[in-house]
Amino acid sequence: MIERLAIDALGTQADGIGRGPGGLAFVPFSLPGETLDIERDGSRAAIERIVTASPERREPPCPHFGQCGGCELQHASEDLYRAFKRDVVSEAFRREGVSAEIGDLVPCPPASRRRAVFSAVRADTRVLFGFHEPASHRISQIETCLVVTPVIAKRLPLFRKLATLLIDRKRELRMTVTETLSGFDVAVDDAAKLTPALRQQAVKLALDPSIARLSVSGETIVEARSPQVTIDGLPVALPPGAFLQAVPAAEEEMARVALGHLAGLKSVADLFCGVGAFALRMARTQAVHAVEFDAPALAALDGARRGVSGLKPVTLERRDLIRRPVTAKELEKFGGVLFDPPRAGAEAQCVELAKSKVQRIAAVSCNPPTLARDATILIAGGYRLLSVTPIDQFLWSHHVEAVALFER
Ligand SMILES: C[S@@+](CC[C@H](N)C(=O)[O-])C[C@H]1O[C@@H](n2cnc3c(N)ncnc32)[C@H](O)[C@@H]1O
Repeated sequence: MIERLAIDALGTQADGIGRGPGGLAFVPFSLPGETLDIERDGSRAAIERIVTASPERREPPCPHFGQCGGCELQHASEDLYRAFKRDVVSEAFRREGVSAEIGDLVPCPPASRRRAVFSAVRADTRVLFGFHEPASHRISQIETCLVVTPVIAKRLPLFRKLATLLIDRKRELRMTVTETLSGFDVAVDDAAKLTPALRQQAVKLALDPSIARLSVSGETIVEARSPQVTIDGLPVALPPGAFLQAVPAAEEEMARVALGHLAGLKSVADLFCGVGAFALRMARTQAVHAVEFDAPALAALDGARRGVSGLKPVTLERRDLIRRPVTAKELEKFGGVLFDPPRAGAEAQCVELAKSKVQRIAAVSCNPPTLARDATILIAGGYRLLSVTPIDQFLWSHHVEAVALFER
């Protein structure tokens, strides 16, 4: 049944929210101020017709927009888009009762994402390769993508071919593609069992000159060249499966804000350090203790810092920071701490930081609600929250990075 609805606001997942005769409705691809005819499925609804469009509505640049769930906000003006992302961050802090000064969004240019995770499924005789449809298990086939780097976009047919070869009968395949200086690092998960014949065909495809490495279910199948990235000009050999910030410009901006806050401190810790996006930069001027659970990532960081002279001392520690956070006592050695945890945040670590004497903390996060929760722990321990900078790394999606600066 068609229902008429006015959209009042954008929710944190980028859906328009309105209340119609059928109750509250969440409507993807709608904007505040619009009047719509919708068809609902419970509280979720699809636009049947836009009765009155918002003046902030614009033509989405990608032909797949609306079908492909990778992007949620191409139809909003630049001003509305930036305000939305900033609001996602401020709303997270508001919900935790933390008053925070939220800066303007640092924007993300199109065609800049060097890492993307594609999905593929069998659909009858075809294989669909692309991203999930909005809030769905179905995959929307894509021919182009305006978010990834042009080099990745150009080679979509090659990635589709690989996915079509390696796909399992029943499972959805995932393919992480990273553009590195030495070629693509392609990691396939949930693939079909690699029979000798399948392996041979995969090797043949992976010998394409654009591919540096192909790994399937964690096993390296072909490594023509070691995938290399640079961090602040230092070469880093990327291990298969290691975390890497998706957009180099966003990584630089996060580092600029976080390192600026910790500047002048002689000794700092980088917790959840990965391959060293922040540790290697800090080591130019400060002694760094870098802590991470993933051993190959730590080894990559170790290799990178050994390759250069003139860095300050870097010590490495493999540690599960969720189960065994660095204690307040251990933190006595550091004037400053940077932490950049997975989406779940750094709750246990913040409990220790709250008891510590660490002077300055820079918290980097891809998940504002857990960042805001962690902030409450630090504030209860006597820290002042000085600023929060939202940084766009996930263009046209509802996801946003933020860097929060604390001091005691
Ligand atoms: C958001 S990434 C940040 C990595 C790095 N700071 C960067 O910018 O590239 C989070 C990192 O936390 C690591 N990690 C996940 N769980 C962990 C745990 N329990 N203990 C320590 N590190 C963990 C991951 O391996 C990953 O490298």
